[in-house]
Amino acid sequence: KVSSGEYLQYKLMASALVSDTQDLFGIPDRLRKISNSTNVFRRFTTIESEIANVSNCVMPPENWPTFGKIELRNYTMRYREDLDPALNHINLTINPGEKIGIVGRTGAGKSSLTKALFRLIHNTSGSIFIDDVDISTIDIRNLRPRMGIIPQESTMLSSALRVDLDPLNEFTLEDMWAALIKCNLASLIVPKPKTTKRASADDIDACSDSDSDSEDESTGISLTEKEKKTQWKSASLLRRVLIYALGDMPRSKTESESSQLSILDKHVRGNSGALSSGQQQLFSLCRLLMRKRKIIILDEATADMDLQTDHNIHKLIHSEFKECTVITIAHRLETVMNSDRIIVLEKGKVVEIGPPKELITKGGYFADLVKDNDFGQ
Ligand SMILES: Nc1ncnc2c1ncn2[C@@H]1O[C@H](COP(=O)(O)OP(=O)(O)OP(=O)(O)O)[C@@H](O)[C@H]1O
Repeated sequence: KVSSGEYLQYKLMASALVSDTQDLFGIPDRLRKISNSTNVFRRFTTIESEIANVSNCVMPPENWPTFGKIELRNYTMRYREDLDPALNHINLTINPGEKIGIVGRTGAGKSSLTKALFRLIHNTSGSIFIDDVDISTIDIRNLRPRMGIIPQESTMLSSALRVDLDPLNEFTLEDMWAALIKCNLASLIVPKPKTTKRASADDIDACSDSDSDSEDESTGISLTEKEKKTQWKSASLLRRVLIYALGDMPRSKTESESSQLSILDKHVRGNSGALSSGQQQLFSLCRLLMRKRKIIILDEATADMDLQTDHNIHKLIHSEFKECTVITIAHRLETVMNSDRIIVLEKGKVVEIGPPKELITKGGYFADLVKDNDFGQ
């Protein structure tokens, strides 16, 4: 016969035993995780520093690159001694301000070319000159920030949008908002108005395509009060964003700035709670618009966007970076058809180069790619 007190004691002991046993089963899993983390940590601490021989480096002029001319002189690189060259004796000159499309089938060497420009890989022989400076003579800390890139996989920091856009605190609020609006990202970051609907987020984005100060009916704005309508009409694009976000016009400059800041201080998430890769690439474009480098590289930058967004982004890039050298690596045919010249790579070699229409008419590698509509698929 067991008393209720004894029964309770047994029950507690039994559940403690079960829970301890369960913990015991979890130990191998936890050990595995610790071991993985230790390996990653060890790998990071033993990575060889890229910054070597800084004392022998040449300091490029402050505004370098000024023109954006790129020359590859007999450039060869391989990932490992026992592998074929990924870029093989490449001789190539890209002129200042040229819009270049790089195409080729999978494994042709397109991304390796980007890596070579940023010195993420080392040459086996030959050199790359940017505005007549041999890039192998420059400290990478002076080389990499001088060019702009939207890589295949964009990265968003897990922090406030402001930090993500401007980690070094170099830009004004106006710079950030102007870039966000140009990239049609306002609707993603501006919170929904708490009060009466005054304008849709799309209206704000639509403003970026036109002269904001003269626009009214075309944006479809439906203000409730006459006075507010007048305010809206005379407001700058930036203030319209705030009217939308706050449901009211900020009264003072300080109030306006703190409202703009508070929106940018939030962590941005898409509708599903996370940003799509296409949206992340739009944020990369924002960073690029703020920084304005003379050489821009788009490595499959619009691959995750629909065709219409891809088209709009390239229109924006062509107008915003008119004076810059823009190199676009793309699998998608339409993306590079407006380039000044196309460079076709095949097994690490330049096999064809010229304006897209000429290459199609001539027949050859590019024409074949167009015919296959393959572009590495
Ligand atoms: N990290 C690496 N280690 C070894 N070989 C590599 C590495 N990265 C690329 N390669 C090889 O170098 C060659 C060129 O690759 P690269 O990525 O430049 O081609 P790609 O034209 O960009 O291809 P894709 O269209 O698939 O992106 C390929 O043969 C590839 O297998």
